[in-house]
Parts: sequence; structure tokens; C-alpha cells
Amino acid sequence: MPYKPRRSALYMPASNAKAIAKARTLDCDVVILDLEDAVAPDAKAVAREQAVAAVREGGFGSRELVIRVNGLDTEWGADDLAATAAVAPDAILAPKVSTADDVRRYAGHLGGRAIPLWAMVETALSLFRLDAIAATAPETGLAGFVIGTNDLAKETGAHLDTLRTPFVSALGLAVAAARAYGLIVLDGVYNDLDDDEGFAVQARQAVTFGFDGKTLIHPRQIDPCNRAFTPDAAALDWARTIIAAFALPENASKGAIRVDGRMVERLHLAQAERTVAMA
Ligand SMILES: CC(C)(COP(=O)(O)OP(=O)(O)OC[C@H]1O[C@@H](n2cnc3c(N)ncnc32)[C@H](O)[C@@H]1OP(=O)(O)O)[C@@H](O)C(=O)NCCC(=O)NCCSC(=O)C[C@H](O)C(=O)O
Ligand SMILES: [Mg+2]
Repeated sequence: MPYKPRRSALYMPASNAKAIAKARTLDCDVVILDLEDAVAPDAKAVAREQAVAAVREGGFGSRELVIRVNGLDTEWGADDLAATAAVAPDAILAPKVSTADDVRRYAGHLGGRAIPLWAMVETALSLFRLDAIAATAPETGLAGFVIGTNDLAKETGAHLDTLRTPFVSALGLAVAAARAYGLIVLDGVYNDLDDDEGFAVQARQAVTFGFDGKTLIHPRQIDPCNRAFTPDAAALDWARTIIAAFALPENASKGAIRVDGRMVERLHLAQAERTVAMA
């Protein structure tokens, strides 16, 4: 499968027509039209109509277009799923997934259409069910996890700091569960819109955890996020050095070699190839 960048995934309320129009010009890899928590109850119907119209009209170029629906336990969830499944966005994002059966319920509302499902990891219960939730991928079309640190903080009573100290183990386990079943995995949002330094610190932490990208709430977070998730010149040089070393005839049958004083194995070759593809 060719590498598809999901470094920056910008949420916007689908009730905000101006934001949707602006998204077509922004440098994010993924656009998430939100029907859920960013939309007030009396704007839910308009948001749904505008999200559906946005998919129909297109104009988002190479950006992936994802719609986050309301939960199936709300009065809007089933209608959101029916309307969005009919226009088939690049993925449908299901909120507040707690169990494997929750994913099956969302998948059951897609009318048999093969639309990738992404699941929010944002309930306390989900943290104990990550393996079972991710394992539904072949049967449900589950293709991604998106972390929801705001809801996790709300449910657990934890205080969110820049480095998400209360959730470090949860973040690591979510990445591991996603990788175990071939899902993509996106980090949560950074709420402090004017704190560029804090955002950069958190984005670097997300890269360290192995996330594919980070969800965002404002256009000003896109460039620093893309920078954080794009391999820098040193990483790219090192990746190319590893690829070149394994391409030498004398290394053709070796599993581990010495490169610039470091042990390098074929698993590092695979990582190096991914780095070059990302760059
Ligand atoms: C947070 C905001 C409400 C701030 O809005 P505002 O103060 O109006 O922003 P600015 O004046 O700075 O906007 C400048 C221009 O940029 C456009 N803009 C702003 N935000 C977005 C956006 N997200 N997408 C596209 N365009 C955006 C404005 O329209 C201005 O444009 P222009 O007039 O042409 O200059 C607002 O940023 C916002 O609504 N953000 C998204 C909120 C959202 O979607 N939240 C839901 C997801 S977060 C979450 O719930 C995660 C998870 O579930 C969890 O539990 O953690
Ligand atoms: Mg949430």
C-alpha cells in the first residue's frame, strides 16, 4: 500500500459553512467535518446537510474527507449514519466507542457499504477493550483510532497537561493496539489555541509515541503539525544511508550490518523505507 500522509487532521463544526469552504484551501492532510460535540443541538440538521453537500461537491483535492457522526445512543446518530453512508466520505468517525459491539453497531448502519470506519478512543471503558475493538477490523471495516483526550479527561477526572501525564500509558497502548491490527492512529487535540510552544511540545510527543498524525482544531496548528510529522533532513539522510548500505552486494544476504558505527538490521531498513516514503 502506498504511504498516505495523515499528519494533520483538522476538525471543524459542519455547521460552519465558512470553515468548510476554507478547508478546501488549507494544507491539512485530513478534514474532519464534525456533527458531534462541536455542533449545538439546534444546528445538528444543518450540519448534517452541509457535511453531505461538502462530500457531494468535493473540491478537497488530496485531503481525506471524514465525517464524525453523533453517537448511536443520541437522537441524531442513526440519521447521521444513513445520510453520510449514502455519500461515502473517505471515512466515518464514530464517537465514544467503548466496546467491540459498539463498532459492530456503527458498521451495521452503513447499509453494507465498504466505508472505512474510524473509532474515537475517548471513554474510560475503551482503554480496557482496545485489543477487542481493534480486532473487529476485518469484519467491520474499522481502519483507524482517533484519541479524544478531552472526553477521557472529562470521564476520568484527570487534568490535561501538555504532556498528557495521566494518559501516557493509554496513548502508548492505543498506538500498540492500532499497529497490531493495521489501523492508523491519530493523536488528540491541543485546546490552547494561542500556545504555539505548548502545541509544538505536544506534537513532538505524538511523533515519539508513533502516531500517524494529530487532530487539530485551528488552521494555525496545521503547519507546525505537518513539520513535526515530516522527517527532518537528518532523519532522511540516515534513512537513505541505511537503504544504500543494504543495497550493497556484500550485504545482500546479511540481516545485521554496521553503518556509521551503529548496528542496523533489516527491520531498520523497513523503517528507513517508510521514512523516505513519508518525506
Ligand atoms: C475554536 C474555534 C471556535 C475558534 O474560532 P475563532 O475564534 O472564530 O477562530 P479565528 O477567529 O482565530 O479563525 C481565523 C480563521 O480561521 C477559520 N477557522 C477557525 N477554526 C477553523 C477550523 N477548525 N477549520 C477551518 N477554519 C477555521 C475561521 O473561520 C477564520 O477564517 P477567516 O474569517 O476566513 O479568516 C474554532 O477554531 C473551531 O470551531 N475549531 C474547531 C472546533 C471543533 O471542531 N471541535 C470538535 C473537535 S475537538 C474534540 O472534541 C476532540 C475529541 O472528541 C475529544 O474528546 O478530545
Ligand atoms: Mg470527544
